[in-house]
Amino acid sequence: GANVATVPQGKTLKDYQEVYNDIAAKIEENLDYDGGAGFYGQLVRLAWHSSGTYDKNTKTGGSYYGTMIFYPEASDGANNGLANGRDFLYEFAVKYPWISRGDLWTLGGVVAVQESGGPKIPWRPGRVDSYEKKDIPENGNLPDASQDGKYVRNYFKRLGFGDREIVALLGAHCLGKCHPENSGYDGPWGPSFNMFTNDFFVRLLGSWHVRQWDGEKQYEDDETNSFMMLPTDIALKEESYFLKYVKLYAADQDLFFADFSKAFATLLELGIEYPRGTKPFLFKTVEEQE
Ligand code: HEM
Ligand SMILES: Nc1cccc2nccn12
Repeated sequence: GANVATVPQGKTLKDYQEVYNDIAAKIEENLDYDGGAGFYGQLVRLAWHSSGTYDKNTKTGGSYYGTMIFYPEASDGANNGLANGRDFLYEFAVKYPWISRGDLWTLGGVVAVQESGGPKIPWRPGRVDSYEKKDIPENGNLPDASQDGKYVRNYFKRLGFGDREIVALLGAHCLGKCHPENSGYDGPWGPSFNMFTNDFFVRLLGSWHVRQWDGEKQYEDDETNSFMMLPTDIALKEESYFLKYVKLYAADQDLFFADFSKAFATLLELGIEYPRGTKPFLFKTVEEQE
């Protein structure tokens, strides 16, 4: 049957806020990780890759079963490096044995966005761990960075997202960096990679050229030759149906935040059915609780 959200007995917002606060504290203790990027980008990517395997046509994949620890998903090249995010969160799976992997991994993404200055992300618990082969999505369901705008549009159609949501979601590339050992692409992308802002869109509208190097085809900025964009990033300004939203978000960070919040919340819940009237949690940031 459908993947129905099943909340652990008696757990409420208070319990999940405690997990949120533990994850936030550990992020704070590791700000110098990955050359100063911290864990923000890593945790957002873990939440996204846990969810982005969803296929609306076959109703498979998505974050519900927490299957990324299993073969073949764990060895999908697109997930290279994400064991760092899973290992970072593992101590909380032990400390809070009632939380599922899918809930923990998606919650980690919510903490990373909110604690790096991004918008509040409404979040609902109830994902259930699976140990069955039938619940593990096949590899190849995550996107290829070497492609063009038509590919990007078609890819996200499988997840049920339109042009505006696609551009909003890609704004998460304001966090973190590329790692040649993971993807063959080489960061850093911009002056800051541990703050959630609309800077990705502002920089994207600048001028870029193909980098001359022996690695994957990627772009570097004309001004300093020291920052990067992926082909699929540049694709957002090559297609008019994307470019109009890149300009919208570059000009209005609040609008980007509002649209990202909705699209990211939807992404994390792809394939999951919630009992009618299940209200999302809105977590307080650490700052709001001081
Ligand atoms: C066309 C779709 C996308 C493509 C092709 C793509 C590709 C990539 C690649 C190649 C990396 C570098 C990985 C590494 O070398 O470690 C990366 C990093 C990242 N991606 Fe995407 N991505 C896409 C969409 C998204 C979405 C929808 C989100 C979240 C909403 C996202 C969030 C991130 C983050 C936060 C990082 C930094 C990870 C880190 O610092 O370890 N990406 N992406
Ligand atoms: N941070 C980051 C990760 C992956 C791709 C990308 N493009 C621009 C920035 N960026």
